[in-house]
Amino acid sequence: MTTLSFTKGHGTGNDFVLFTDPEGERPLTPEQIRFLCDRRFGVGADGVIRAVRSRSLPEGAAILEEEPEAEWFMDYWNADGTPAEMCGNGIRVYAHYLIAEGLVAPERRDTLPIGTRAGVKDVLAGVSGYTVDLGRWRLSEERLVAAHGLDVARPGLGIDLGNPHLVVALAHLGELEGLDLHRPPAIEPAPAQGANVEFVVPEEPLIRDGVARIRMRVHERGSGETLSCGTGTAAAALAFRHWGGEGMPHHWSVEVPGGRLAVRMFPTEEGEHVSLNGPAELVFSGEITLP
Ligand SMILES: N[C@@H](CCC[C@H](N)C(=O)O)C(=O)O
Repeated sequence: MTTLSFTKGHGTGNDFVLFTDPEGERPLTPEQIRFLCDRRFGVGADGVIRAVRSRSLPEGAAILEEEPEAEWFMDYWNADGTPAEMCGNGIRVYAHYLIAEGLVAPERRDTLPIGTRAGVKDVLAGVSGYTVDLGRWRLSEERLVAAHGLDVARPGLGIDLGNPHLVVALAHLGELEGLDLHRPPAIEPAPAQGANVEFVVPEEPLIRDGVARIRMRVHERGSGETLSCGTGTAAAALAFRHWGGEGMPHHWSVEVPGGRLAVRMFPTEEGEHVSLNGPAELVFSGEITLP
């Protein structure tokens, strides 16, 4: 029987089981991940994050060869046992965990580079939570999205942030609240890698004090409906700015069922980046026997 020491954390209600495996000796099986995330039989979470040193990654997974400055890699798994490239809430909680566990040298705590399957991301600790530079983004194909609670399928704009998103604008708040996201939305044509689907409505008025405000619910690939999705809020803001055209702000505030996240678009030498700011909480620690 294997016992695992873990910490439970969340960012705006998007919750994770975190554990440390510096030398990469304890990869979990999909069955163990599903057990940990089970809210009745396990700990309960939307995903699992294994803290592993980048240099311990197996060959082939060593995405960090070109950018060896990231000491730690975020090995992120969805609740159904599938891996994901990135997690915007998870990476803030992960940075908080590494600092709280004393796994990061004090001089590296202000800007912490973290390896992910979508490349190295910089996380900044600040007075108003953590900010992660999600890097570059790109538009991908439009698809039709049908969900329970919508009378007809709607067009969804594909946004790639390392992980795949489809953003669907709804007509009003009633439509957003009436969605049944217990079942996954149907996507046409079905994307090969699946997608996180964000449903969004503007607040009234959309722009206040130079900040655009929207409300969002999400059905996450591999986890179902969650209270928040960090990369999803960035995708939603990018899609809304795309639809709004010239004159849209670069500062966005996205309300999700678990709280509020701030998204900012800014120019860099390699093209536009998008960043995400929000809280990161560690709730409790424990030990559990794995199947
Ligand atoms: N909740 C996350 C995204 C987690 C991964 C996602 N379900 C996927 O499969 O891409 C976030 O905060 O970004």
